[in-house]
Amino acid sequence: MTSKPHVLIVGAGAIGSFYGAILKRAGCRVGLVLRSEYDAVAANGIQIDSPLGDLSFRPDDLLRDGDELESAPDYLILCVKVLPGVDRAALVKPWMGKSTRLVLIENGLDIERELAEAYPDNPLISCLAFIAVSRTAPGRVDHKAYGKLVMGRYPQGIDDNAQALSALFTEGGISIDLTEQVVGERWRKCLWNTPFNPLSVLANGADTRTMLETEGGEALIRAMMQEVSAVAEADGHPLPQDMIDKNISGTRKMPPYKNSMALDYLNNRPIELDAVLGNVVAIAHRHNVPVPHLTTVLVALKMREPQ
Ligand SMILES: NC(=O)C1=CN([C@@H]2O[C@H](COP(=O)(O)OP(=O)(O)OC[C@H]3O[C@@H](n4cnc5c(N)ncnc54)[C@H](OP(=O)(O)O)[C@@H]3O)[C@@H](O)[C@H]2O)C=CC1
Ligand SMILES: CC(C)(CO)C(=O)C(=O)O
Repeated sequence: MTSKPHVLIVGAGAIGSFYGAILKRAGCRVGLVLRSEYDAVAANGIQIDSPLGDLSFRPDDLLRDGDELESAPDYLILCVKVLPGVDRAALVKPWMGKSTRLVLIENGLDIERELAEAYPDNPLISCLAFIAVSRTAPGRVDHKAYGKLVMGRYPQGIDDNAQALSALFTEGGISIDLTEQVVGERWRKCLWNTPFNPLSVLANGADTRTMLETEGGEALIRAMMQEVSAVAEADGHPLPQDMIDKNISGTRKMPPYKNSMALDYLNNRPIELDAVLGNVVAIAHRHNVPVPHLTTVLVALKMREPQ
C-alpha cells in the first residue's frame, strides 16, 4: 500500500462513526455503509462530540446495503450489533475483495467464526473496544471517555495487517494493545460484559453503581464472573486469579455507567444476548461446566424476546 488505505465501515453507529473518524484523521479514505441514518449523514456528515477535539467528518463514500464501490476496500470494518437475525457474512459480501482485510469491532464471544468460515482467504482482525460512546441523533455521536482498542489476528497471532491497522489508529490518536491471543482477550472482556450487560437489562437499564450497590448485587455479579472464569479456563483461556476483584474495584471507581446493552434496551433496540451471554452458556455446555447463574439470567431474558 503506497498511499493511505481505503477503509469501508459497515454499520456506522456509535462505534463505527467514532473509529471511522479516527481513521479519517489518520488520512485514510473512509466510506460508510448506512441504513436508517443515510439521509441525515448525506446532508450533514457525521458530527462527534469528543474530549479528543472535533472529529466530525464527511465520508468519502456513502453507501446503502448492497451498493457497489468501484474498487474493494483495503479494510472493511464491521461494527453492526451481533444479533441472531443478522447475517453478517452476507452483509459484507458486496465489498469483500480478494485482499480486503476484514476487521470486527464488536462485543461478544465466538463471534468471529461465521466470518472466518465465509472468508477463509481474507485476513480477519478482531478488535475489542474499551470506550463510552453512543448515538444521540441521526449522524450525531457522543464520545464520553476512553477509546482503547485491543486487537489481534483471529484466531491468534499478530501479523503485518494488524500491525499496519494498529499504526493507523495510533496515528489518529487512539491507544492500541496488539495481542497474540485475541480469543483470550475476548474472555477477559466478557468477564465484565457477560454479567453486567444482561443484568442491566433485567434491572430496567440500571447503571453500574446501582447494580453494585443494590443489596446482593455485587455477590450476584461475582457469582456470574466466577462462572465465566470457569468456562474460560475449560475453553483453554484461564483468567488471572485476581481479575474478578480488579473488575469489581475498577467498576466501583468509575462514574455510574450505562453499558451498550442497557442503552439498547432503553432505546427499544434488540440486545446482543447470544453474543455476550448465550455463547458463553453454549461453550459451558460443550465442556460440562455448570453455569446456574448464567443460565438463569439467559433464560429470564429469552422469555422477554418475541417468540
Ligand atoms: N457503544 C459502546 O460504547 C460500545 C459498543 N461496543 C460494541 O460495538 C458494536 C457496535 O455497537 P454500537 O456502535 O454501540 O451500536 P449502534 O447501534 O450505535 O450502531 C450499530 C449500527 O449498525 C447499523 N446497522 C445494522 N444493520 C445494518 C445493515 N444491515 N446495514 C447498514 N447498517 C446496519 C445500525 O443502523 P440502524 O440505525 O439502521 O439500525 C447502526 O448504525 C456492538 O457489538 C457493541 O456491543 C463495544 C464497546 C463499547
Ligand atoms: C466495556 C463497555 C462497558 C464499554 O467499553 C462495553 O463493552 C459496553 O458498553 O458494552
